[in-house]
Amino acid sequence: MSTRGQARSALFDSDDLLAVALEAVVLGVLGVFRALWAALVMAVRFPAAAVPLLLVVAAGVLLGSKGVALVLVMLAALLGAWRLKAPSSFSRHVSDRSAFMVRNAIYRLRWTGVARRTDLVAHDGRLGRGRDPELVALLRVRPTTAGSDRLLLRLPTGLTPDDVAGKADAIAHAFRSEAARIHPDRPGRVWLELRRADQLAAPILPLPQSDKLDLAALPVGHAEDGSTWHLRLAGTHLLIAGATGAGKSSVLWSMLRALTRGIRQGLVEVWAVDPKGGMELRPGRALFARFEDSTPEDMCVVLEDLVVLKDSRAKQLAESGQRSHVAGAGSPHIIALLDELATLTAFADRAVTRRIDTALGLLLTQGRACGITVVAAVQDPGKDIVGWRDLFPTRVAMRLDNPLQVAMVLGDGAREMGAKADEISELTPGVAFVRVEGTRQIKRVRAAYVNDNAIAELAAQISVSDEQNQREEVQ
Ligand SMILES: Nc1ncnc2c1ncn2[C@@H]1O[C@H](COP(=O)(O)OP(=O)(O)OP(=O)(O)O)[C@@H](O)[C@H]1O
Repeated sequence: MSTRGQARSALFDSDDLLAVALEAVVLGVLGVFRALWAALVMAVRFPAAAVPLLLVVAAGVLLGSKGVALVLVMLAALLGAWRLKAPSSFSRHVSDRSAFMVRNAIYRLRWTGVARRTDLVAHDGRLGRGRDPELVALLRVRPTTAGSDRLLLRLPTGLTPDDVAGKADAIAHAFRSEAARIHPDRPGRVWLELRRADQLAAPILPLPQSDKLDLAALPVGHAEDGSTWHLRLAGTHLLIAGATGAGKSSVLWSMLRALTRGIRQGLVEVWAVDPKGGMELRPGRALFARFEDSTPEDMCVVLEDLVVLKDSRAKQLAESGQRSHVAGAGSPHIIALLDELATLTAFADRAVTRRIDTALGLLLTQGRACGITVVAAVQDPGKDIVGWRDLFPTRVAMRLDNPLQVAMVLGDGAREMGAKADEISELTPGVAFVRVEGTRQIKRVRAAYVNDNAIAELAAQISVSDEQNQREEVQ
């Protein structure tokens, strides 16, 4: 209870009747001022709602109950006509706003109780009167275009955003929302986002292809807030982790789709290794400068050839005094695409496994500056790839089997920030959690679904050059 609350109850507990009456008057006047202030704030924030209300009040004062009825009928007719004529603008300006006003009022009315019950309280270590615990305060409520509401909370001294994150689930249930996640604000405050509807529930169609290749931001899907999900491939390695059926291939194919124009222009080459016998990647064979899906030894050779290329690029860079490779025709950026990384070594003999380990280790530790990006998909981020996992700076967590795996992919604390990849539904393949670049913030995204026909179209966009065919024959 706050100090103010304690003072109030101290007065009511008092035996002095005069003091109680005085307190009641003061509280009454305060209540009236607060109500007026709230009405003023509402009128400023929602003028569209305040005007009709003012009209009704004015009609009541000037014309009495008949005037009120007349204004109400006119308003109803106006709203009905608006709804029929322009349903989308009606829902944006009227239904959405009034629904938000109701939710806003509910958050504000219930917040103190919810904060108390979820123990969002900083306790004062000292004992005695006036040393009451202080609650996390609700400062502001904002609707988002993504079907969620954001609550700005003020943290009392002693609490951190992690304390709110720890209670996010309980708060989500209390407000009957689907999920809750926190987003950092300035020190002492935190945003709590309550999801009311899942904007990523429906599959996403393949995104339009752009002529401009930006390896720092390849469009591969949508984020929960309606923005485009961009993947970075330049200067990093990418790990995509997800249980079977999580939709890893949709991330890979969306990425390939975004790369296709660059491949055609000779700015990018994809060297693909498919340890699952070509089941996944073979339909896109035409997109790949190198493709291997046969024996572990043959796949190992692809990686070793890439190490040779890396070494020669590193030498060129050193000689020219450059720090990192710049992609261009004749020296493309290379994507080493490895579907199901763990399977790569699972059936190889020891000598080949060692060679794969060495080649992959060299590519992951030295490839970035040489314009080589390793993109790998794994089903289990814990097993078999432990030694390599931390060498992937960029990671995508799709549906995973348990919370431990979430921490392995996105790091400690990510799940508490809302990245509940172990709770992604099997009914929404392609949904994932990623970190917002350079921050602790987590984003929920969904990859676009590139179906077999769209993959065939991509492959058709690339005519396999004679040179590539020759290269294949030599191999
Ligand atoms: N982004 C998506 N949107 C809608 N449906 C998808 C999406 N991605 C995948 N699917 C559906 O889910 C199924 C399984 O997806 P996918 O094969 O990509 O999973 P995976 O993670 O690659 O699994 P595995 O590791 O077993 O190969 C696909 O056949 C497809 O029907």
